[in-house]
Amino acid sequence: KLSADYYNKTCPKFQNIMQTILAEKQLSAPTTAAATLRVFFHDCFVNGCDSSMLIASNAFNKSERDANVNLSVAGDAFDLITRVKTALELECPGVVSCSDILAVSARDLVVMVGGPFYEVVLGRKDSRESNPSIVDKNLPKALTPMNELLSLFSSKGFSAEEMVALVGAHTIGFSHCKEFANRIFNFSKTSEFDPAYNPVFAQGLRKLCANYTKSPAMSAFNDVYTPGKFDNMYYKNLQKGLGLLSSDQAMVTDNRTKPFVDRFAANETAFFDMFARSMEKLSVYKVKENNDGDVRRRCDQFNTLQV
Ligand code: HEM
Ligand SMILES: [Ca+2]
Ligand SMILES: [Ca+2]
Repeated sequence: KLSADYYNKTCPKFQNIMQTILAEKQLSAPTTAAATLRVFFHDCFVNGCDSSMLIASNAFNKSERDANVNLSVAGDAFDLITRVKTALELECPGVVSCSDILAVSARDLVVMVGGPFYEVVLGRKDSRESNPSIVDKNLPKALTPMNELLSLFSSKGFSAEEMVALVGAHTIGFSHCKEFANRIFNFSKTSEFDPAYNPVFAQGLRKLCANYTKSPAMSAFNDVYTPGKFDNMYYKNLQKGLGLLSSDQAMVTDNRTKPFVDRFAANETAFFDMFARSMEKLSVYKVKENNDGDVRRRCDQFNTLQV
């Protein structure tokens, strides 16, 4: 059974060690919080929060990390997990699962950049598989229509309100130009850019991304005003045509999601409450317990090589 005090006896310094390494990493690489939050989401939505997303491909098998949507995930998240895991293996070998490390990292980093605290119960086990072919159908993309976004989240037990709260994670981090290029270049016969954008913002993005095919690393902040702070600015931006992705802007155009955008924009406490509750729920989505999985010795490899 999962519980808050799962490691109290077997690894009493668990929380302290994690805190120290998380703070060090986030201070030296401020993109870590966003990268880790995204990895956590991409892990949980594909077969539950079981670190299937942390496995590296090898000569025999391709893993989830190398599925198309995951190629853009920032390396800082994996580096962070490796550092934490290494420290914990020295302190209490073979005890703390990668899935618990990832869940606690995502929570602590959200708090570190200004977001709400929520309880993360412990005792998740790590998967014995990581299958790139099931990634696509389980994760949303910038161009996924609202009907499909709603049914994807609902198929995993998340309401429209919970979806709108979770996507508030886009209050931090960035997106590569290719994710919104369709909205700023040759959008339609009558307009160069998507008229849903604030025109000054759209022109700025056109300049920023002018060379994106040659420089595919070019990116824009998801939240143009407070990209490093976890706050409700993301929703205020949506109301002003400053939502970066199509899927972001759709949250405020679609009548099924707009009321929640408006509420979270007006009331940060309401956003924080719903985000915390939804993250707590996401953190236990389809988790493996007991013999359903392992405690991996390395987070990027299965304990037994699969050939
Ligand atoms: C409506 C569903 C969603 C869609 C369509 C979506 C799509 C995307 C896309 C296309 C990017 C840019 C990736 C890149 O260019 O590197 C992104 C970034 C990000 N997403 Fe989402 N996302 C969704 C929901 C979520 C949720 C539920 C979370 C977390 C709870 C999340 C967390 C993030 C974070 C933190 C980033 C920034 C990553 C970084 O800076 O390294 N997203 N998302
Ligand atoms: Ca998973
Ligand atoms: Ca923000």
